[in-house]
Amino acid sequence: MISVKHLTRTFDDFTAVDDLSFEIAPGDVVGFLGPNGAGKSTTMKMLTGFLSPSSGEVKIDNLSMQQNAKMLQKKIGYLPEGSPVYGDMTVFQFLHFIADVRELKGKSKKARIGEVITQLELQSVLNRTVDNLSKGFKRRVGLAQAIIHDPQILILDEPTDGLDPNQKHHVRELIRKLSQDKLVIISTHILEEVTSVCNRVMIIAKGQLRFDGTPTALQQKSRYYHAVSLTLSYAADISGLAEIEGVADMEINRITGQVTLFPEPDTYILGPITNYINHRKLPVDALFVEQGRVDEVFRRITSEEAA
Ligand SMILES: Nc1ncnc2c1ncn2[C@@H]1O[C@H](COP(=O)(O)OP(=O)(O)OP(=O)(O)O)[C@@H](O)[C@H]1O
Repeated sequence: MISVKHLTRTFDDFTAVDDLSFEIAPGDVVGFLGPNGAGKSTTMKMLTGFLSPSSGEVKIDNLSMQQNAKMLQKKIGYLPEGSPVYGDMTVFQFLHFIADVRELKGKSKKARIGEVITQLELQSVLNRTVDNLSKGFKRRVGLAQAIIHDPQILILDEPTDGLDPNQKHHVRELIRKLSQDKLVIISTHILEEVTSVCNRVMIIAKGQLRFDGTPTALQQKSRYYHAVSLTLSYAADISGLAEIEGVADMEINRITGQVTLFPEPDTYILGPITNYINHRKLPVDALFVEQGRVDEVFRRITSEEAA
């Protein structure tokens, strides 16, 4: 269990992290979102004990990070932003080195190194120096070092940054698997990552917590939540769609021609719309209920001034 109270970090007179308070329990897979410079990495560095707060505190399992950093860091796997250090080592040497730092010995050391090599598909680059790897492989080596000691808590700063779509998919699958028995926090810019891997979303902007809830609750904040979008196979009079009971507004995308109908609050408009379309024999060739667009909510939440 991670408990954060009034966590604040300033650099000179600039406040990078501003009075954050939250708790994260085992089973939580948290997507930590925010625009560039929002304070995500600074928060993660404080959660992992690599940066001290200016004020406030981080506790893990009821122990203060500041007083117990060495002991608590054993429970944490941390993937910092950027590339692994010690870039002149080969991948194999680097994994051995990290296993030693994590005090793995003998058979279990050999087994864990073998497991992370398989999990992150590093077989083909074991004898290459870390500095000479592609960005995607560097990220995978970073992930391997984060999980090698099988920690209870995983804190991953943009784990899929620089990976191609197949690797992204693979790493998300891995995170999903790891999250079954770990507490996981990942920072990301990729909104689909949050809906595909996380069961909790925290959005920060200007160092402040702006949203904390489930991905579904985030989608529900979208004006597109439960809107109905449709396309027509040829032009027809659609002015009556906006008059259907329960429809609050209609929008037409000038580029795609897609028509979107927005419901009144707490109204489900699919039934009346399909009835209308059938009755008028409108040439509709696609129709679906929107689940909410998280990019729109993200933009709104992060551009609002703090309350
Ligand atoms: N050591 C430092 N000295 C001065 N300013 C810093 C330092 N570290 C971070 N900052 C500033 O604090 C703010 C938050 O930075 P941080 O790296 O935490 O943001 P982030 O949300 O991780 O951004 P990104 O998505 O771009 O990685 C930024 O304005 C950054 O310039």
